[in-house]
Amino acid sequence: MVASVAGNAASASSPVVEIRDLTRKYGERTILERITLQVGRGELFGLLGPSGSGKTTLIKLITGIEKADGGTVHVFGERMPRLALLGRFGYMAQSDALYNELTARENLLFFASLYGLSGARRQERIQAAMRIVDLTDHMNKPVAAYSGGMKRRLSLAIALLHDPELLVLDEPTVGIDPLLRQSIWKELFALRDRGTTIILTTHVMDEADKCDRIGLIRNGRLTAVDSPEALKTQSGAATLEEAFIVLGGGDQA
Ligand SMILES: Nc1ncnc2c1ncn2[C@@H]1O[C@H](COP(=O)(O)OP(=O)(O)OP(=O)(O)O)[C@@H](O)[C@H]1O
Repeated sequence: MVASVAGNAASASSPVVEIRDLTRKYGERTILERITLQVGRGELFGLLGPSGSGKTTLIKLITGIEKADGGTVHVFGERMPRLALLGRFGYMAQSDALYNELTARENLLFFASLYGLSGARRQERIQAAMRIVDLTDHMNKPVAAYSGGMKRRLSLAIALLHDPELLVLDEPTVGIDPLLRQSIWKELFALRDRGTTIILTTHVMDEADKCDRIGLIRNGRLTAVDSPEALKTQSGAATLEEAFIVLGGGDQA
């Protein structure tokens, strides 16, 4: 009750995601160390870091899938984890959480029911999400017959299904061909321009370059947070890749 009052009280200018001093350990190992970060409404924010740097762990803490060992995450002004917020964000995990024996349509219908979508609105959202990922022609195929890239696209469609205010995408374009990748980015920009907040992880420099701001993460620490241009200027680098190395983003990405 208290949390929901706090949520209602959050003003339009409050950050959508507010992370303070967030620490996560696995056993003795510190995986994320005192991460502090705010992401505002309508921002397209990228997390860039080498494999194993802690991107997925941070994403899981933002969504409330995992619990922190220290610090806090607030989403829409409410302390995570908070089940009631699930309908307000879309999450695409790194590994596809799909029912292989069901068709794409059946998968979408299942997730639509979780989000409380029904009737004409449900039909409209299923069509719209599948159009974005260019899978309309494969709606009635069992997911088991999908390629890896098609599964990624279907996972993205599911994350978009309820037109959420916050999209959290873990490597959304891995295994997706360049042409479709481009059209997905176009859609992400359009969503961002309509006020959707997007947080995504990527290994790909030219994708990171498209974000409004990027957080460089290495060994569980956020080493720099700024716009791609500012990061280049700050580090005296011509490319984001160089900036990434200069600013401690890592030379192993
Ligand atoms: N459940 C777990 N138990 C123990 N260690 C874990 C667990 N999950 C992740 N780790 C470790 O935490 C570190 C960060 O992992 P994480 O998946 O967050 O990295 P990442 O930056 O997303 O990597 P990638 O880009 O390869 O997906 C890694 O060293 C990983 O081995």
